[in-house]
Amino acid sequence: MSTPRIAFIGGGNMAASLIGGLRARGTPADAICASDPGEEQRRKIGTEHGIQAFARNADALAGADVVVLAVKPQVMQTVCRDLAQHLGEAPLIVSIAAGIGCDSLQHWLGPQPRAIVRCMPNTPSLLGQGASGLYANARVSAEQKAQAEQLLSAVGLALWLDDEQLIDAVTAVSGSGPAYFFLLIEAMTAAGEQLGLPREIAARLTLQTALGAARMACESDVEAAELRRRVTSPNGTTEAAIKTFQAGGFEALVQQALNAAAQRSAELAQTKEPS
Ligand SMILES: NC(=O)C1=CN([C@@H]2O[C@H](COP(=O)(O)OP(=O)(O)OC[C@H]3O[C@@H](n4cnc5c(N)ncnc54)[C@H](OP(=O)(O)O)[C@@H]3O)[C@@H](O)[C@H]2O)C=CC1
Ligand SMILES: O=C(O)[C@@H]1CCC=N1
Repeated sequence: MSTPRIAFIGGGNMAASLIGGLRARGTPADAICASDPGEEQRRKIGTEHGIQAFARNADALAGADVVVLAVKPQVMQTVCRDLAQHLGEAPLIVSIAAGIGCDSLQHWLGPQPRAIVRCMPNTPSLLGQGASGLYANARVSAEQKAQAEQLLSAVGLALWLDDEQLIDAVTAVSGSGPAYFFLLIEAMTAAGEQLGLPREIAARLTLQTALGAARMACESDVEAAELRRRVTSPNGTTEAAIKTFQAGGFEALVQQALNAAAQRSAELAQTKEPS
């Protein structure tokens, strides 16, 4: 498949992660451009990734095969209504916004039926270690589906879903997920320091442990629960820690947290434009 031309509308954190991941994996700079109203943001994304960055969204659309909507959900309606006047017939629309459904996007993009892929990526895409869930509306052709998959699989795992509502669950698990692991890293580093380790040593031990555990879980043919059991000596130190987590309701808390994220994703669908 030839390299599609990709226009990112919004050049913030998630766009930068996707663009960085694509560039690092060989997508040429002239196949990607972005638009963002922030001068500093345009300078940053332009110089870091060698791509053209425009102030006006309409200017990014010229020749685009794929238009990635990478703005906050709260401004999506305004952005789509503006884009509708400048979009050609053909481009595939890929939205990465949390909570905003294909029907809303179609409605805001005007009367012409649009091929829309709604996806939920995450920031480790920057390192080619992303995880994305994708959903295609009925207008998306097989070639466009392959284009969307090429875009997201270039930066990590890309899995199709056949039920759009499940994107809320994907958002809760993997879209927001990196932040949960960062929170655990922060907490373990602080606790190690509290126990007397120099901060840098606590941080390095925590990070290498997170990396090692993730790689073991990914590369092992046994489940995480079994890997955990292998660390947990009867009446030993790990058991003392795990019992403390469980007494504090760890699993229920994780479920509550993911429920809250999924619920918030569903609420964002109802988000009204700031007046
Ligand atoms: N961050 C993440 O981990 C993930 C984010 N997402 C989704 O990605 C989207 C972007 O999130 P994120 O990158 O974190 O947000 P950011 O705020 O970092 O990026 C959004 C960018 O869009 C710019 N912008 C604002 N208005 C417009 C406009 N009218 N036209 C073009 N660009 C505009 C913003 O500029 P300014 O700051 O000046 O307003 C900002 O630079 C969201 O919808 C979010 O739900 C999905 C998965 C993961
Ligand atoms: O927090 C958010 O709303 C976005 C969506 C998933 C990750 N960040």
